Amino acid sequence: MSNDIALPKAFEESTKPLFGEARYAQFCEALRQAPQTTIRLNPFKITGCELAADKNFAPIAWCGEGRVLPHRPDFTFDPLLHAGVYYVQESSSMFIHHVVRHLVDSPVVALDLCAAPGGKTTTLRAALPEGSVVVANEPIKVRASILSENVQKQGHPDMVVTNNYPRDFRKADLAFDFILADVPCSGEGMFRKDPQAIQEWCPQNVEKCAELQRSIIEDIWPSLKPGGILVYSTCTYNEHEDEKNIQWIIDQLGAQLISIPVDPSWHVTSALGTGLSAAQHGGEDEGLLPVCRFIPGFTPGEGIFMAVLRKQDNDEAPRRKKDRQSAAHTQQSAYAKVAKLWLQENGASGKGAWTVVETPTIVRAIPTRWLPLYEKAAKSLHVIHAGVGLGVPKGKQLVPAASLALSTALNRSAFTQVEIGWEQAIHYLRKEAISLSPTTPQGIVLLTYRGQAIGFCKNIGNRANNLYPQEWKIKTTHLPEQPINVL
Ligand SMILES: C[S@@+](CC[C@H](N)C(=O)[O-])C[C@H]1O[C@@H](n2cnc3c(N)ncnc32)[C@H](O)[C@@H]1O
Repeated sequence: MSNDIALPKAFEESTKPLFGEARYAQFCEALRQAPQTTIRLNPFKITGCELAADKNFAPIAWCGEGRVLPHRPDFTFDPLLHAGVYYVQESSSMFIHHVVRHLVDSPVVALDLCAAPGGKTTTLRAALPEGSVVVANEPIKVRASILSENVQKQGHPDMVVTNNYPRDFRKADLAFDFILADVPCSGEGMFRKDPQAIQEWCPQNVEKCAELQRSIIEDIWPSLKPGGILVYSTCTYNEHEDEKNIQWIIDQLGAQLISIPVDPSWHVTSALGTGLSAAQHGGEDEGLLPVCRFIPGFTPGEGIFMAVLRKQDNDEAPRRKKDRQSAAHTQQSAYAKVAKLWLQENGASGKGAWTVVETPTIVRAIPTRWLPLYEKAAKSLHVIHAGVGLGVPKGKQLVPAASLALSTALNRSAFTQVEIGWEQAIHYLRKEAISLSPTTPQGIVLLTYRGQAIGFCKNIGNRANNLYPQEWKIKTTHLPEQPINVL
């Protein structure tokens, strides 16, 4: 397949000199090719990986869980996507996996600042050592809900999702060892996949984005611990948003640039233009790149830029109050017994205990060792998900939530389990009524598809009430003739 893409004249005038004639020509040629279709398997739902191994998909060099598909299926109709067994993600963004594996070898408190829809959040979560916690944040409300959905589907309990602007973190008493800032940008790297990005591109927007990016980094910098790591990334090519902003972070915030080792066979491009001072280069011949650029025509995915910065050890530490557990939250809720029953004692987070926290809309189980962090976040930020969403209180009962069904910490044996077929799974994911065999016990039932939990329903005999979240339901009414099973 070949796409004819007309690029804005001003883009060509600025990018051709930056790339050089030959690289620019190769890049334009690649934009005429169809984009790759790639997925990343969820290692916390291991069956998916086993299933994929059977299909012999080509791997992605910089991310062990990445796979290239031979064509683009209609993912919406694969129940395993909704079960969080894999995530559809373009391959360049999976590079964060390589960066994290190279930089982080012991548990960290991490923040993904601009996280929706959650591709890099879930990659980050999977790449970090167990014992780490990730706060995933997104300021735009509707996008934050999608992020929360994707985080819950991945199923790892050591997660907090917030809906805030970076400046809000200044008043939150939180300090991070690792921050990923995948900042909003002019989107030049998305030109092949998203024609709208071409329509919206203009030099004025590039300037506006570069300015916004600097203010985002300036706002979040105090929340990074001395010696902590900031990964800065964009999906754009121009120097203003890339090298020049990196130089600005070095000059204005005193950050130190950390080179990334890259296998030459990956064809990752290093710094371009003159935005980054010569002093920041070095080691490039040995495959240590000061910044990494993925450019179509050289690497198979879409365009991204990534650089790693370290906050100096003697830089000012974020002011932190001593961790204190507030009486309001640490009092175990009446639902603590339910949590004990519904959750595995060890969960995916390894070490035992859960603390049950009630909010007006949901009862949550928080891994107890992250309770101080959760409480601080809940005090000054808008937390929209944390740990495991156990259920919604209804009278004296707790109606189990989808978050629990999809969590790796779920104790499946606490529920009646019913395996359903593809068509019934699609009906369920559309939030339509389903009926189960007459021998199914009444009450809450965990539905599984190919062994993976997809959600709860309440069997009342002649029908089963669908408990799938309204906001997650598949909206289309079309049904493919054949089941879609990507793995
Ligand atoms: C490049 S996208 C993030 C993609 C995401 N990291 C992923 O891999 O799925 C940038 C995100 O920043 C968010 N954003 C917009 N304005 C922002 C701001 N002022 N501060 C922080 N994030 C912002 C956008 O809504 C968008 O979700």
